[in-house]
Amino acid sequence: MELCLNSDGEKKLRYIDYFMHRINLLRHHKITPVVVFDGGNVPCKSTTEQDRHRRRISNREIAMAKLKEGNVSAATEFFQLVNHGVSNCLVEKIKEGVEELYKLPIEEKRKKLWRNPGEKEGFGDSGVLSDEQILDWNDEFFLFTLPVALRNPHLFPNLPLPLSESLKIYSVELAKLAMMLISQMEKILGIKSKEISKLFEDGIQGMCLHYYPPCPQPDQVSGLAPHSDAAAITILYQLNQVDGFQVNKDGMWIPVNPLPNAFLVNLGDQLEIITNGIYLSNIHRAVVNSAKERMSIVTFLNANEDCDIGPIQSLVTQQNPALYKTMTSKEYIKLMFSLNGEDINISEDSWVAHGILLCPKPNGEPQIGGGLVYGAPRATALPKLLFSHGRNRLRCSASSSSTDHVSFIKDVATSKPPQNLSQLMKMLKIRGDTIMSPGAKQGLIPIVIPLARNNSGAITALLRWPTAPPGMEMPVVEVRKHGVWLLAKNVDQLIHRILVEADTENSSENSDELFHASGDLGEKLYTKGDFAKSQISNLDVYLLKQEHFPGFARPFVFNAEVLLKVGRTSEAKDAARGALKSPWWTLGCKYEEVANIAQWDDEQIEYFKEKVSEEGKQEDLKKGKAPAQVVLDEAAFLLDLASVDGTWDECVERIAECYKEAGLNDVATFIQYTD
Ligand SMILES: O=C(O)CCC(=O)C(=O)O
Ligand SMILES: [Fe+2]
Repeated sequence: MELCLNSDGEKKLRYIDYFMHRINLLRHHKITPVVVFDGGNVPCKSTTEQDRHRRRISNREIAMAKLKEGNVSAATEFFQLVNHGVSNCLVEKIKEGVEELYKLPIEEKRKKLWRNPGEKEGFGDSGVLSDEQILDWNDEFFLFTLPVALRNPHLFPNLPLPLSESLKIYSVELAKLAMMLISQMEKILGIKSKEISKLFEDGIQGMCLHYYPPCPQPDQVSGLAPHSDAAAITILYQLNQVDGFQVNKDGMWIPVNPLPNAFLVNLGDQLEIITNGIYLSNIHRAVVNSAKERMSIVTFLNANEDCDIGPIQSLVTQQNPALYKTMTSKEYIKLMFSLNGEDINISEDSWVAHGILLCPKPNGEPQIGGGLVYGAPRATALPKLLFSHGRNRLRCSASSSSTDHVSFIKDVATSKPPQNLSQLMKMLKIRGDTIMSPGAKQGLIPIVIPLARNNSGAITALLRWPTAPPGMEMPVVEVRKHGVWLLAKNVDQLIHRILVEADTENSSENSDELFHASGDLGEKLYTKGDFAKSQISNLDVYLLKQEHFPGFARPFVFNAEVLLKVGRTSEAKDAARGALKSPWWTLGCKYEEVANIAQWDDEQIEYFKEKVSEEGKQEDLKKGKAPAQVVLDEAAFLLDLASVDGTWDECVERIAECYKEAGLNDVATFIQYTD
């Protein structure tokens, strides 16, 4: 019926004609029809139905194939859902209601609908934390909608009437839809029906109404900072069909523009835990634009209050042990709400009291995975606390701020974050680089922490030297296929370099911005015009007054190349052999190029391969080498060997094991980690 009322033109007549045809047919046969408007699907021709059926089966097969490939999340992290069964009319009413809500005079909003400090529901914004914070350009209204008992008696009745009524229906419809999605997932996963869905009977549902006003400088703000939702399933409706939602895929932001009447479905952290990582929660964000306001309504479906949240039994096997801890739903909620984990005492287990929040809120409220509670800017990753011991599944978002990197460096790379990292990140952004997720290490040498990617694809990263002596600063490198290229000994040195470069490239429009972004530190490091005054003509020579980082082979290779050019072959050979004593991934070029100068064929490679073989290691042990040293050497040899072809991913597991065997569990976890 709603289709008839809502659709215009041809469509409307077609449905009414169809309906009347049936009635007339019955009447013709002297049957008086009783018309029941049951909201069911409109029957269609059998060929259409067969066609749909075929499509469904084929989609299912594709999904199953993806599942087998272990690629479920790639296929299903988010999707747009049409034919969802929620009536257009209802969605339209919600849209009008939300518009009305946001148009209420501010006094009225404040009086009746404001979020008090410490509360989660009502109108609020994300607040300003620091000068450096990229602001969320977003007003939001959060409320609990189901179970009915959770509805706030002081808030719900204060909503404009049509909206509160529509929300009641909408919340039930969306709960049904979410349950339907979960049942489908159960089928795809091949597990018993209800094994997951029973957790969501009487599930906690919250909704967040977002309003993103147009912003004169959209690139200076974020609509909603990158995050994953803490809920299990989030159903998003982009109310006024304005683009802005983006999902992070392999470090890139992909816009998911609204389709008419389509719901966008995000998978959240709870589902990731419950499916033991088969489905991964996705990282997404909202961006704004200068021309149009944007509105969205987000419905978060969470498990009910009385269940346990952890990997379900049938998805835990000997081959696939539990990746996440199990906790009660209440504990999960508490964890999500707790500021930084320090005040939680969820179990006797050795909880780590950090790593939950990546950016605390000013009023002391949490920002973790929004779905569960409210729509404020969410932190980004599943808290470390949720992972089983020793597993390496912490995920991190590709946030555009440096906060993620700081947390990642502390928690995953177990290192000291460089003091001026945020300035450097800002400067990289000003240069036009795209900030990357710190965990986007796939395909890269596994000991780097990516920071940003430039237009030509080059990645700037921090190097987490596995056996770094305490207090050693992390060098900044450019990541290449065969290894890394040293950019600077530390973050400050790179900031210095960028400033000098900006100063010399007079044309650089960003020069002032870069100096500004470097702040006080920049002033300390470099004064505009110094390079010109120094009368050193070559920038590299000027910069390289500072010595190289020890352990990098590049200067020796450079030396060897120069010697070769001037015909001093034998000295070149020695210099190249010297270079090959350093890690091969620091050569700055392909191994073969240096091996050629060193007049070595494959003998070095063979020698290293022998070293990492069982016999080779036994021999070393017999010679009295300490067992820990044997495995550390093995890890180093494996990195060298992988650098020859750039096949990093193949050796990651074994290298991590070596570090574990040497007692460096933290290094192992970091090595294995990828988003
Ligand atoms: O408004 C949007 O498009 C995104 C909202 C969102 O991700 C959230 O509330 O968790
Ligand atoms: Fe979200």
